[in-house]
Amino acid sequence: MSDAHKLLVLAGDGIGPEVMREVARIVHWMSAHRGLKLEITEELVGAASLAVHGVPIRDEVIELARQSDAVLFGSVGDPAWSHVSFDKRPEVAILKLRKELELFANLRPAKLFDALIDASALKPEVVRGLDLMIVRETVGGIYFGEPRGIETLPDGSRRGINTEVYTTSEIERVARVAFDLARKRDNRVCSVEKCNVMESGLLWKEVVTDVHKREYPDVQLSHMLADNCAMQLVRDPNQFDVIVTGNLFGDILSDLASMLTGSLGMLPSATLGPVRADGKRNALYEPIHGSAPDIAGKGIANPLAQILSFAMLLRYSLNRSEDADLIETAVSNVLASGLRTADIMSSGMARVGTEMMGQAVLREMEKLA
Ligand SMILES: NC(=O)c1ccc[n+]([C@@H]2O[C@H](COP(=O)([O-])OP(=O)(O)OC[C@H]3O[C@@H](n4cnc5c(N)ncnc54)[C@H](O)[C@@H]3O)[C@@H](O)[C@H]2O)c1
Ligand SMILES: CC(C)[C@H](C(=O)O)[C@@H](O)C(=O)O
Ligand SMILES: [Mg+2]
Repeated sequence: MSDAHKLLVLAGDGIGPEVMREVARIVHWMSAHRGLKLEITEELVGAASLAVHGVPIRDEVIELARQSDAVLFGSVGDPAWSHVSFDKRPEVAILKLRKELELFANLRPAKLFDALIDASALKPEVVRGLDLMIVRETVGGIYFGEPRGIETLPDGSRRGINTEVYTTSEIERVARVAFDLARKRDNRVCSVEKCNVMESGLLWKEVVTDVHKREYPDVQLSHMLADNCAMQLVRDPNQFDVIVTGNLFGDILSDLASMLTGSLGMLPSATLGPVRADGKRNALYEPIHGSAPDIAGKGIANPLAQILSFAMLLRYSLNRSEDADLIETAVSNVLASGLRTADIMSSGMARVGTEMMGQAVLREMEKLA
């Protein structure tokens, strides 16, 4: 039997394949020089799959994902498909993967590399040392609640409906992930909802409070309304350690948090499922950004979020912390050397494209190893 880890690579659309190419370079080198044994399968998802197979993701690909040790995902989305019904859109690929594999806890670390302090949207004195973790619930909430749809009313006008639904167990399990993470960090969790206007938010707050009281009294817990949280992230982001929140708020707050680290192109993520009978978890790793149609094909996308997502994969799914550290240190050193893609460019730095940034990270890994 092969002792190789099964990795499913789904590059997707737009800049997805461009930034994934830079990870492939690193994988190739690690296989040759670090004893990394991977059995890699590549498949089409998103608009790329729609064009060939007529669906955003095939059932066989979901099955492959289920049987893999980890999934490395790029991004999906293409304006060419924006006119079609929701079930036919490229984005269904990622939503279906999360739902079918029960990938409920999306870890989005917003960590500022020292060298990028001038690229942050915030002043250096406000953002220095930033290291926060957003834990976003990803299989419930308004993304999946019923009823949903667009109805035509008797007078011919229409109404669009989405429903925010959270159950006790859905909230409990994601809260536990956040509290467990906090224990390994600065031991603080801030739970974010809108309990002032939403019953699902009220239940969220009550359940997180109960889990805390019963199982994690040693962790410091606070609560915050989502609108205030957006403001506080800009005013004083270092007040946060772990933020736990629902699907929609987590999506929005993490894009906001990415700009504190310099760019959307810097934020990786890991999405974890429940612990399986064999002690492992289904897991998918992806940058938080999308297919970026405005820059796709230009060779200027920042590959670091995708590369750092692979580092998370090594750490969480393959138990290879040293290799993850190697990638993260290499990224840090490359940024310290002054290389910048356009999205993190600041004066006096050297502008490079996707490929040169990827190559620079690999060269640095070779030096460090
Ligand atoms: N998980 C995913 O696959 C995912 C995530 C977000 C958006 N999307 C999809 O992507 C498509 C485009 O959405 P959008 O434009 O709102 O969001 P986006 O994240 O694709 O891009 C937002 C902005 O950030 C820039 N950007 C994003 N990633 C970058 C990178 N690595 N380097 C440099 N700049 C980068 C883009 O050029 C754009 O100006 C939509 O179809 C959307 O649904 C997919
Ligand atoms: C593409 C879309 C469905 C997705 C989401 O909203 O979850 C994206 O914005 C993300 O952040 O992963
Ligand atoms: Mg998003």
